[in-house]
Amino acid sequence: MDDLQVSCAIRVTDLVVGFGRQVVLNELSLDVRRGEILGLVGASGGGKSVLMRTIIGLIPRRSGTIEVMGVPLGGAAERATQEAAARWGILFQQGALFSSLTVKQNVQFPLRENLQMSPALMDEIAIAKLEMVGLRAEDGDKFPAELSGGMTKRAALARALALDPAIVFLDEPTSGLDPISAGDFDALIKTLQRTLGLTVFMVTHDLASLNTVCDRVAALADGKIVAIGPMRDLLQSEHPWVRAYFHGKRSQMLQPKAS
Ligand SMILES: Nc1ncnc2c1ncn2[C@@H]1O[C@H](COP(=O)(O)OP(=O)(O)OP(=O)(O)O)[C@@H](O)[C@H]1O
Repeated sequence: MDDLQVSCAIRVTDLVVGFGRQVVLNELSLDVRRGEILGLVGASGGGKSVLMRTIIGLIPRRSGTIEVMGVPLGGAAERATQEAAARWGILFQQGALFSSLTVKQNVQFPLRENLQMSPALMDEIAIAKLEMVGLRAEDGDKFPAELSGGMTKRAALARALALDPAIVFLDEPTSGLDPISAGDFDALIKTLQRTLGLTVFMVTHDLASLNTVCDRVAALADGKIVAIGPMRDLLQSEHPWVRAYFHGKRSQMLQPKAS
């Protein structure tokens, strides 16, 4: 394994994904470095969710390769190795908690599915994960319908962290939150990245998140990554879509992050 592979948490090469005659991702290549927070931006319907879902194996690819922690996925590689490499946590849009389960049971769901452990240990782990994301142990007994939007995102993040993943996928984690809650959630993600050494792949439209928590930002347009780098580099990009995105009216309050 060369140095580049070791430093890459996810390496996507020449990925083609489509539905019928529609090609959504067209020979897309992208490296996500270990331990970084990478933000992915792109037009609505441009293929951000499709990219994330293809990486985690929910959508088949037509061609191209995907490596996670240096292990090729979906190829001839041994299944157990792939599963180990693919131990990731996912926070889907809207949290996607099971409404008939309590928060604690939601957090314990991946543990039940993947590991054999005593109820007492599962309780201990669930409470530790809830506290890690800023919820109280008592919140664990609530049902999803009894949570605020911010609490729902935190509960979903606790579930994503249940199996101690090396990589976390976040699909628009701050959508629907007020700016203060969104800022708190961003700070939480940054803290978890630093303390747990997480690699974070984050689809977001939130310019403040891109500017404050992302180490690098990748822009998806025309089925490809057309720009990637720290936010200040994206702001300098000459690509027409990237310019329109970051220099449009709604972006005028955006200030580049000091280096
Ligand atoms: N399962 C599917 N079957 C057919 N077409 C699909 C499927 N999933 C996604 N698409 C199409 O792929 C394209 C990209 O969709 P995707 O959800 O990835 O966009 P997105 O960039 O995440 O958009 P948004 O920012 O609005 O969430 C769209 O044209 C969508 O209709």
